[in-house]
Amino acid sequence: MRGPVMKIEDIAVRYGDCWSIRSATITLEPGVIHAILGENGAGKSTLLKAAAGFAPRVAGTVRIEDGAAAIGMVHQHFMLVSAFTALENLVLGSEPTGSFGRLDLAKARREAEALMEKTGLRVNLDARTSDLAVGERQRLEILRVLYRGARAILLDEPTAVLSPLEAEELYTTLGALAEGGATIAVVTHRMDEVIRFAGHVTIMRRGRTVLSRPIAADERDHPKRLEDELTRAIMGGEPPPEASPPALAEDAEIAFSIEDLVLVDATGKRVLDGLNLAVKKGEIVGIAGIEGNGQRELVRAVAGLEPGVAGSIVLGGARLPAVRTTEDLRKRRRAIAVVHEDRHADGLMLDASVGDNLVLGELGQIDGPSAEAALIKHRIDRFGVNPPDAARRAGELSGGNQQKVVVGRALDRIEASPERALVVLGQPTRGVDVGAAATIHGAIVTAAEKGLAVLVVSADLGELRRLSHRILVLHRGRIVTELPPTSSDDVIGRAMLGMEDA
Ligand SMILES: Nc1ncnc2c1ncn2[C@@H]1O[C@H](COP(=O)(O)OP(=O)(O)OP(=O)(O)O)[C@@H](O)[C@H]1O
Repeated sequence: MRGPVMKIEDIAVRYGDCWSIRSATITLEPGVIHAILGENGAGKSTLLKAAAGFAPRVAGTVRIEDGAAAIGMVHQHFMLVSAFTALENLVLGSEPTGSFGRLDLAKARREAEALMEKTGLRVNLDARTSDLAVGERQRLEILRVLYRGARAILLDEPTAVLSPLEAEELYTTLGALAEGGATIAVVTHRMDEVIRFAGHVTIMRRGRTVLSRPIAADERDHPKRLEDELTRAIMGGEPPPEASPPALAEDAEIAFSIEDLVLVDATGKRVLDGLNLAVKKGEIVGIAGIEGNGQRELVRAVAGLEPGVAGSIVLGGARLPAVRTTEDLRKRRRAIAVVHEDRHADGLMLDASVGDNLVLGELGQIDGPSAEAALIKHRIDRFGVNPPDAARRAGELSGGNQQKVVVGRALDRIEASPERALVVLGQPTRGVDVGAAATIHGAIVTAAEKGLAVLVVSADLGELRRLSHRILVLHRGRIVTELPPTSSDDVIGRAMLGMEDA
């Protein structure tokens, strides 16, 4: 089953008065993984949408060799119905029917099982989609596209939500699909993936394709050379210096600790299972773990959003009371800033303006409209939100720029709070380009320098290594290992799998 050749020539795409793509040319061929890289807002998502036929194109041509070939797109934000089971979502819109046109779920299940077997992509078909971890939801999205018989698959930052091992598995699957003749394009910010798995790379910068070339097998032997070339093309200049954690005082006292945290979910599973950890003032502690081992619940519990949690959360020597009222929540927020991993569920109001989102939750704490406007402008500038337009609807920002809004708001707010004590960040640079990631890392280091305790949960081991004083590994709801930031991927990876000898 060969996929189509897709020739996109000199296209331009405009939303209202905003040019998403000024001039892009790209040819997608079957048989290779074609990676698309570029800064946040460069136009990568729009390019995929134009290829799939649903972007407001105002110039150029899109030619697809075999017009009948189904093109499947896996979006940055999942398009699943959360109240449905995984199986229902899988077949939604192309349901097999039995006699009298009734939905034949047994048949759908057989087909789904066969597809999972063939691709190695596994999900629990009976789980409610809202209960699936982010990684599982994404596998479900890919299965959905394949279920519809797509021969060209366009994926928008598929690995942003995956752990390194899951990402590796995904590329194995994509590699096998490409080998089988499928046409595959992947938008990503992760350079290591491009170097290891892509057969062709295209770079976009400010609405234009600025580089498009094959990657030869022997180039992978000199990864640094290739990485430097691609980074320079992405940034249009030299890359920013990397962050490192600030010096930690020998006698720094413990600012924050968690003792025997337990949380049981609706199915009776202990998603947090006696979790213990402590973070000192000015210390940055990284949490590594395979998606779905309690990361999300840990962050939510610290934020006060898990009423059923047992155990203690201790801040500055005092046990935090349970959050029962909005005043309790406000009090907690004066001391703790939290960024949740799923920015749409927990952090961002897509229909509100960028400005409103940047001061969300600070109602009544800012002294009048002009102070508010100044604060919004400061946050837009500090974190490089692009376009720098406070009145724009947040839903119109590119994914990475939405992330800058959520993280920038949290970090900037807590720094200014007199009661500041702790920052907890779930996947802070997910979907963010190299330049913006450097800004966010800089702000995290600044928070630690100001004496805050910092907990960073990330699927990006490189990020954890660069930023953290220590790395804790979370497995099945508890911390199983503590590792120095110098540990290799392999050592951290084994601990993430719960292997004893790690
Ligand atoms: N529906 C829309 N309405 C208005 N502007 C839009 C819309 N979609 C995208 N844009 C704008 O088009 C530009 C390109 O966006 P796009 O999402 O393609 O970027 P991207 O390269 O995928 O970025 P990221 O890496 O952050 O996901 C951005 O400036 C964005 O704000």
